[in-house]
Amino acid sequence: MDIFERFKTAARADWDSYVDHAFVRQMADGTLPQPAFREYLVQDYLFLIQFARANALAIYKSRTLADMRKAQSAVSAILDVEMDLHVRLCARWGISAQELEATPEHAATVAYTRFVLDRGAAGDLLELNVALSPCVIGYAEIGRTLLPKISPDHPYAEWIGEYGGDAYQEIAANARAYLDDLARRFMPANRFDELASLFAAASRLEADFWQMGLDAKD
Ligand SMILES: Cc1ncc(CO)c(N)n1
Repeated sequence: MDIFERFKTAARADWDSYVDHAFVRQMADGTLPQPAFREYLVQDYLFLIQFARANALAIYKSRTLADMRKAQSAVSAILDVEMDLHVRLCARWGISAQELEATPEHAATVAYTRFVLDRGAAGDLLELNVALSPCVIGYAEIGRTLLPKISPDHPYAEWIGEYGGDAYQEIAANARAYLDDLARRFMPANRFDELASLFAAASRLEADFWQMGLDAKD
């Protein structure tokens, strides 16, 4: 069992509240109200900006060039790939770049991203990567679960195709293998419980992020 599987097992209820959230279920069956998805898309743009900062912090936290390059490729995956896909997806949902930039962060966006940045700032490279791991690996798990269940004309096919597709699956598989490598290097057995509760907290904040979308009114 790799370290990610061990964290997931230790944090099972919190993990499930995230990957099996009502937002995800409604997205899967196509019943998710469009305002919920729209709110999510706008906030996820703001999330990705902070997520890029957190990965940049991992460069700073690194002590070897190999670790710096790992973090650099995560920053590049966000800035050069995921962000462009995201802005294009927003455009197709009628959300302009101006609107993305003018919208303030929701409290759930602030809570999640600043939590990761704070734990990362106070902790070491492993702690930061544990805090980040539910994001990348969780979205890949959701995408992989949903992709086989949908047809091309599904209202959320594009989002599901992006996260369930091979390119993102490979990014997540690499992040998962890297987390295992970091745990082998930096995690004595007595650190497991503390890191598992960090993993659980990050998973709950991901669930709150979905809930923010569901709670959108307009
Ligand atoms: C909230 C959130 N978590 C994870 C990802 C995956 O990068 C994302 N785009 N947004």
